[in-house]
Amino acid sequence: MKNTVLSFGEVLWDAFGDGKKAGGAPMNVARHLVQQGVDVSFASSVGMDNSGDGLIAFLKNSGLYSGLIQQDDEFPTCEVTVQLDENNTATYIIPEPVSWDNIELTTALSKAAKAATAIVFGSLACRGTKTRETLLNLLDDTPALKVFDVNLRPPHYTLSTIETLVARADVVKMNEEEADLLIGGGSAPLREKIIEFRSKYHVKTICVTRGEHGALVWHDHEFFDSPGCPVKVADTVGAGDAFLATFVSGLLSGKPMQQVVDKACSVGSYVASQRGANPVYPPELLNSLAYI
Ligand SMILES: OC[C@H]1O[C@](O)(CO)[C@@H](O)[C@@H]1O
Repeated sequence: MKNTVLSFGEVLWDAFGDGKKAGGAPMNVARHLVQQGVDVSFASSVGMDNSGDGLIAFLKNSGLYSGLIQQDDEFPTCEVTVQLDENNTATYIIPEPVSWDNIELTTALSKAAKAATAIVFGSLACRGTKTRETLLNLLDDTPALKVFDVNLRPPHYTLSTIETLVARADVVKMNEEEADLLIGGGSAPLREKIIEFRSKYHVKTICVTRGEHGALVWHDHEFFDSPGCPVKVADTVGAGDAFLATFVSGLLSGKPMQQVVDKACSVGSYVASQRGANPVYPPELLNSLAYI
């Protein structure tokens, strides 16, 4: 049977000093899955405003517009201010409340969740009760592989929400800083921290991304280490989302795990070398993804 991924959560405009780009981690993951030829649907909510119309146009162009995109008449579409430091590492100022804080549990959404092979979700859209409850309902009623992208966007999380989500996840992806925060362990080697995390939560797969130093993945009781591919960073926006999409796509199609991790790192690096979260893949990158 064909794999179908449901990506759930925020869609927004990332406002850089010189213009806006469509973003939101789960939307970025969905957009990368589309580029990689994976059957994906995306669930979110936009406001009834010009900004929301613009996002709908973007989603239509990207093959991501469906009955799972709600239009909220209460809250506005989200516009995030992206700030880049001297290394082009991004931090985000995210307004609240916005349309995707209000994602409703609809029949279409429940149906999509039940039919999905995998569901991808993150912590940001779960900052408020409404969307969090919707997601928890979906997760509690589907056999899909549950992929949690920790993706902390301070101050928009609480440890209790993160624990609730990790407890339902099969796959957890975080970066090194997030691992330090969630697992602690000070200067202990990353492998020890991952084992410690696994002793608390019965997830099947743990991915820790390390920026230009690649990623360390624990899967099926084995570690897979990828050294990464350093690039000149344009901005870090969406690099982790690209990693996750490539990882999920490789995992679902049963590719050899070491290659899956290497490819995920190379697509993440490509995205870091480009402006914004959703650059169109050059043919050589696309060809490199047709691996065995
Ligand atoms: O989703 C929150 C923020 O994180 C990103 O998805 C990047 O990972 C941005 O596009 C967005 O502003």
